[in-house]
Amino acid sequence: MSAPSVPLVLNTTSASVELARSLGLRLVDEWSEQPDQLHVFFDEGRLVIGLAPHNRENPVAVDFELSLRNRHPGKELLLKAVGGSRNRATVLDATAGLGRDSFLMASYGCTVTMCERMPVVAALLADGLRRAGRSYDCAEIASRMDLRQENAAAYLAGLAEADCPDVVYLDPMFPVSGKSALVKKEMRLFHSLVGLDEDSGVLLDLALQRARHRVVVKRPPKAPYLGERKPQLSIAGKAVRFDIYPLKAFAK
Ligand SMILES: C[S@@+](CC[C@H](N)C(=O)[O-])C[C@H]1O[C@@H](n2cnc3c(N)ncnc32)[C@H](O)[C@@H]1O
Repeated sequence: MSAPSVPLVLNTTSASVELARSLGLRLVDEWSEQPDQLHVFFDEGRLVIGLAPHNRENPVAVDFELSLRNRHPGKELLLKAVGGSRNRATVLDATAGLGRDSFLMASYGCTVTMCERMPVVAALLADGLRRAGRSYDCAEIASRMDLRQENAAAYLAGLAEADCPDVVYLDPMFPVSGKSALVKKEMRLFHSLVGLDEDSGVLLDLALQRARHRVVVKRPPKAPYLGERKPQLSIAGKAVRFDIYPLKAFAK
């Protein structure tokens, strides 16, 4: 596996300079000639990341309005995994990424704290949240989502007992072959940006100590258990499996 690549900030608006400074990335005025080079830039009011245009691949942004349209209410396995539709759990999404799963959980009524340790990914997520906060359809859901740009292990370790979440949710990087073109593109992007989350077994151990009710781990259907820890329950669909480590039942 090659080392994660460092994106460049493409100078498209006056905000690009501050973005490059805050992310500690190089600001450039032109697309790089390198075929695999990622660029972060503002495009029509959104922060996006992607390859140069000759690759003919649309850049990726966090788009919660699209996530809302693509929901399948009542059918999502994630809802069952985090505790069912009557559950208004507090969730720590310890591997927030582009926030799709967080948004889904918040749309069920969960209050979600999101930890994302990669500054570029956290910036994309913050930008998506900002736009969701101004969207008629998404604002109420986004109001239940709180982003922290930090390592979830440090966040969990520092929590006071009374502030521990009901559920800790983990979706660490894993070498998968997603079926849809979008999933493939996003997974490729994550692989080149983030690499593999090799420390996620340790994060699971900590999550099991700090969650009040359960820990849920998202895996590809045939993947080994995270940290070789066998869950008490798994719910599997065609593309994904949720391993559930129940600790204490939710109140009825
Ligand atoms: C596969 S992605 C998660 C995708 C996410 N579930 C979604 O719906 O968009 C994994 C993300 O978790 C982040 N991550 C992994 N370990 C972390 C940790 N200990 N603390 C914070 N973020 C972490 C990685 O940087 C990466 O962005």
